[in-house]
Amino acid sequence: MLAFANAKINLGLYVTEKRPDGYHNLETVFYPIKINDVIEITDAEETTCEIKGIDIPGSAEDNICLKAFELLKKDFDLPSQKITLLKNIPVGAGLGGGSSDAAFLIKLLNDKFELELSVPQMEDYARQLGADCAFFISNKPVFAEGKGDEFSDVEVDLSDYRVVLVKPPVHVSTADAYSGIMPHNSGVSLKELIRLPLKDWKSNLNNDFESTVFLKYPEIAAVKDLLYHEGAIFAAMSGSGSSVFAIFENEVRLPELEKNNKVFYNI
Ligand SMILES: C[C@@](CO)(OP(=O)(O)O)[C@H](O)COP(=O)(O)OP(=O)(O)OC[C@H]1O[C@@H](n2ccc(N)nc2=O)[C@H](O)[C@@H]1O
Ligand SMILES: Nc1ncnc2c1ncn2[C@@H]1O[C@H](COP(=O)(O)OP(=O)(O)O)[C@@H](O)[C@H]1O
Repeated sequence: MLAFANAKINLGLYVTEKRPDGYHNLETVFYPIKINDVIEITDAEETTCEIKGIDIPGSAEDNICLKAFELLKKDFDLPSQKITLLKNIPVGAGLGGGSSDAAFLIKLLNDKFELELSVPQMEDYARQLGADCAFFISNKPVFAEGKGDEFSDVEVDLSDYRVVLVKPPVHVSTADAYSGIMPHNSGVSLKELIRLPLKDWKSNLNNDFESTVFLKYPEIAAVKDLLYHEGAIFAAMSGSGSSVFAIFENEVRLPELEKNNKVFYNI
């Protein structure tokens, strides 16, 4: 059985508070995009994870797919599975690829073994694997707060625009990005700001990780500048970086950026 685990971008990201558990409260809008990993599960003698495509740092035994399988196996009598992961989503890019793999594996196991888990039950399993993992269960645009796993509805639709994603050759660790940040509360919620017309996002929406990540990696800031120079209506880093997305009115080609970065068109 197969699943196509897609990536996400963050439309605005405010880190508002450090929590007693070491995590941070945030406000963001998660938006699914069309860059996919492919996950296949087949019955096998023992449970293994084979990875093809892009390299993932660390060994296959540490892969979040195996963690998701073991988590469900604690509660259900699951037979051993061979998990094959074709990795296309850039890693350490702020695209939530690992979290998506885990969430889609939970959904795949739920379907294959008729576990009859509800969406909230699957979200409960997912949030044990990563803060942004639960979003990928429903996988629709949402406003998220708390650790990034409390959701409410939001109306955002970019389907009439061309969205481009640029992945510089830099890997940013999420934990490092959070450790460099100074939480603050601006007073206006992103839930309000996201309702502004798209042309006003540039001067009103922010990703709080940009200031510290751009200081360390000026090449990521340069990508954002170039995207605005090319006519983007809005451009921002996704999550804790390193990828940068841009929203354009019309189709674009960006050969200058293709020289040093991976560029995905019409995501
Ligand atoms: C920054 C965001 C924004 O969407 O995305 P990415 O850039 O990773 O895609 C997320 O908050 C990333 O969530 P996720 O990648 O699931 O985080 P986890 O694996 O749970 O945690 C990794 C580390 O990040 C920090 N962390 C994560 C989430 C959060 N709300 N507060 C935190 O302080 C913690 O130090 C934690 O040890
Ligand atoms: N299936 C997986 N896909 C990607 N990364 C994984 C996976 N399993 C474990 N990891 C680990 O999680 C880290 C963060 O991965 P990822 O979710 O792609 O990044 P980001 O936090 O930028 O969204 C990787 O550096 C890797 O060590």
